[in-house]
Amino acid sequence: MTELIQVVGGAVVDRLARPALLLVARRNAPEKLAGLWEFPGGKVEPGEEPEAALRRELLEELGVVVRLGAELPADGPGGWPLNDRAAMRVWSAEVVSGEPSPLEDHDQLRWLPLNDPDAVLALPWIPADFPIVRALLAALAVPAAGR
Ligand SMILES: Nc1nc2c([nH]c(=O)n2[C@H]2C[C@H](O)[C@@H](COP(=O)(O)OP(=O)(O)OP(=O)(O)O)O2)c(=O)[nH]1
Repeated sequence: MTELIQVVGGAVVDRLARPALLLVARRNAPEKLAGLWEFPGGKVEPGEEPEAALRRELLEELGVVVRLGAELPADGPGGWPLNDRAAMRVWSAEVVSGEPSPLEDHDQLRWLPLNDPDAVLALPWIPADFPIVRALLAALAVPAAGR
C-alpha cells in the first residue's frame, strides 16, 4: 500500500482568542486546482513534524510567522481525507509577524467574517475542503451580526 500523503493547513484567524476573521487563499496552480480556495499549507516533508511543516508553509506561502492554536479535530487517519492518497490536519493560527501576501501558490488572499458562514461557504473551495470548512465554522462559531 502506498503511504498516506500528509498535508497540513492553517486556519489563519485575526486573533486566536475570539476570532472574527478567517484568511482564505486562492490557488494559482496546478491547472486542476487553480481558482479554487483553500487553507494555506502544504505537504509535510520526510522527517518533519506536522506543526513545523505548517509554520514553514505559512512562511513560504504568505510570508508570515504564526502562533498555532488548537487542531481542528478530525476522524480519519492523518486528519481530514482529501482524496484516496492524502489527508490534511488543520490548525488555527494567528499571525505574530509579517503581513500576509500571496507569495507562492496563490494569486489572492481574503479575510472573511466568521459571523457570515454563508459567505465563507459560497467561495469555490477545493471540494474536499467543504466538510473541513463547515467543522471549522462550527468550532469557531461567533454570534451572527446584530444578534
Ligand atoms: N494546502 C492545501 N492543500 C489542499 C487543501 N485541500 C486539498 O485538497 N489540498 C490538496 C491540494 C494538493 O494536492 C495537496 C497539497 O499540496 P500542495 O501543492 O499545497 O503542497 P506543497 O506546497 O508542499 O507543494 P509541492 O512541494 O508538492 O509542490 O493537498 C487545502 O485546503 N490546503
